Amino acid sequence: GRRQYSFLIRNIGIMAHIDAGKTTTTERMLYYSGYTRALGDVDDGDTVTDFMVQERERGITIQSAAVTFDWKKHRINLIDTPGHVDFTLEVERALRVLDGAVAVFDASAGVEAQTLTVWRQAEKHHVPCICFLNKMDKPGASLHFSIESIKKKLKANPVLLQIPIGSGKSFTGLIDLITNQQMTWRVKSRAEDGRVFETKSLSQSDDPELLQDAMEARAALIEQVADLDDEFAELLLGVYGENFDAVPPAKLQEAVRRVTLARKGVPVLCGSSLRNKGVQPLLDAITAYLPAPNERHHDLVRWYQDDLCALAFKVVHDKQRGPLVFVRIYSGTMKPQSAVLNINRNNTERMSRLLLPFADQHVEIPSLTAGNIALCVGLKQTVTGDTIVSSKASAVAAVRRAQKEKEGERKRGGEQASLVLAGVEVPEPVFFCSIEPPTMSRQADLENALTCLQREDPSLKVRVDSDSGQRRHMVTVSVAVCPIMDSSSSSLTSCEITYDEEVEEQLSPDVRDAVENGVNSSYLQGPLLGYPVQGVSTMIQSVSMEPGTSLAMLSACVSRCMLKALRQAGGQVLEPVMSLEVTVGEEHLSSVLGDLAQRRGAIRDIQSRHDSKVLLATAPLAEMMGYSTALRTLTSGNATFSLQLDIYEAMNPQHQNALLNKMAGLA
Ligand SMILES: Nc1nc2c(ncn2[C@@H]2O[C@H](COP(=O)(O)OP(=O)(O)OP(=O)(O)O)[C@@H](O)[C@H]2O)c(=O)[nH]1
Repeated sequence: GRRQYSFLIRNIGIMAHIDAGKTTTTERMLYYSGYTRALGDVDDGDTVTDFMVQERERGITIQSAAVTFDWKKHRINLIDTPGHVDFTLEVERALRVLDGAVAVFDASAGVEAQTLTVWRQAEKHHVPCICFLNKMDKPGASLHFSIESIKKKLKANPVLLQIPIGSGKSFTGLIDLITNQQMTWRVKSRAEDGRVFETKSLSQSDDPELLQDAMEARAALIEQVADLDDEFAELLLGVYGENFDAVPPAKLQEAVRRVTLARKGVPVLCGSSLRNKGVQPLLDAITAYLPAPNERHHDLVRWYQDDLCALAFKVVHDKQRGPLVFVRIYSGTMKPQSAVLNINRNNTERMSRLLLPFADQHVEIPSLTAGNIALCVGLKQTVTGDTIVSSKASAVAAVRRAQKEKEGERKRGGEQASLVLAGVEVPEPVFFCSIEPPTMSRQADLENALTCLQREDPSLKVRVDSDSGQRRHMVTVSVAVCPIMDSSSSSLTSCEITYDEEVEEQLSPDVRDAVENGVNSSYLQGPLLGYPVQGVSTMIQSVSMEPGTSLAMLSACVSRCMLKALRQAGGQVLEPVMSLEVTVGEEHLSSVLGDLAQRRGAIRDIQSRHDSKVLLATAPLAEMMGYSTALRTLTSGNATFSLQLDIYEAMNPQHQNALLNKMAGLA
């Protein structure tokens, strides 16, 4: 392959509301870039998705975690951004990896609630965006309405770069306000693929009304950009003496780029992906306005310098090749047939092959540099969210550079952690269930499947309920369990192990480890309902074992003994209480509050942000089932929320009894 310079790479994501045309737009991009040969309709099922099914049958899994294609000397890596509110963790993960985003809207619907959530997340990560108003061919499409809704709902500053020619069915093309060119797609038959379109200077246009509209829109654009960018303002006043016609397209484009990267404004483009209009200019805009990897500032790049540092952002499973790990390289170079260090797991792994995820085939490559997205074969331990570097020595060197840099500001703290690409936080599990294979012969398959799933999604935690065998071993232990009374919050969420002084001295370190393993595994399964235990202190009073008893057996016995002790001690069911943040317009606030009261919610604070209210509350998880649907109904889709574990609290006796009866099948 040819060498890819970082400044020619664009790592982007497409965010869109369901049905806005994300699939169709992606399809057209791949087609015009030359990576797919057939142009299909989503509705006919004749698309790349279809092609993926074929690939899967051949045993190659292409999931759309990322797809690579080239456009006018640039390499574009399209990273899948799930649009649905319920996958916000996935969205966060994707947003860390991309450098810019395209928001696709249905021009007849404007900004819809779902896009709002993703947009706010993009804002949080300072990801520069452009907007594509799709479906301009629809009778209800409205440029004006869409622009207003970008202002109102996204609180963004739309910078209109094109105006549509014609509307509804007679939408035929666009005027590029930067270059003053008119692009027309002449579509005679439905088979016309839009690859060829006519470009001519607007001055040759024979439509005076269009000419007038374009002149006004361009003047508005120039004024707007001058307001947002000082460098351009000076140029306009000084060099061009406010003669708008004299401003060269290149200068205007550079200014729009600066405005976009600084997130002071959002370029807006129009088109109709389904009717094959406007997608090539959208690709041009992606390369022109969205940042290259080296224009985004990641601390790690500085600390690792030319050493490898990469983030595994998705793991998929391939029947033949095993786990395939999608990585984004932040610094250094990645090579196949090489050993890498996974910082999170602290182990060294060997990568066998390195691939580029092109749409039609995965292309093997000899090395890949910073800014790129790659697919690694052979990494067996790496999990979504892990950081990969070349060696322990390079990690240590990076820590040293980071420390040096931070010395002035803060003395110590968290250096090791800071070298792990932060941000893909894995939430604590709050749902539990048990699964077992239909027959013992399927045990291995089940275990394998669970291992694969965990690697793809680290928020899934699996533990084995070990029912140790029936061999004859002799272990005698006595333990005492009691609640931790000190109610400082950290002790409430954890358990402790203590030893009788004499016993501690007698026991060798590996015996102590084995005993503690046994106690800890019993903590994972409480006496009332089998859920993890909190706030328990265990004192080991005596341990004796017959010669020949293995340490694993010792652990198993301690664990059983603990189970008995915990049963005798009784206990209380704790329920997860979530902290909740709801962003909602003032007009819906009271109905949201009313609903929360019915869910045993406790309001902590109500804040104002722009013209909406941000409600901070806590509520038991049990009451939050189906909340996203309920909230959507209450507010006609005009609210967003996030939920995360706050604390575990004891249930009141009445609720606990009801729960225990229910779990026992009595209610
Ligand atoms: N009129 C019109 N319809 C379009 C256009 N682009 C897409 N559509 C239609 O809108 C529907 C949704 O398009 P998709 O591309 O599947 O949209 P999506 O955003 O990927 O949808 P999800 O996969 O459900 O999230 C399909 O029926 C498309 O044919 C367009 O430019 N004009």
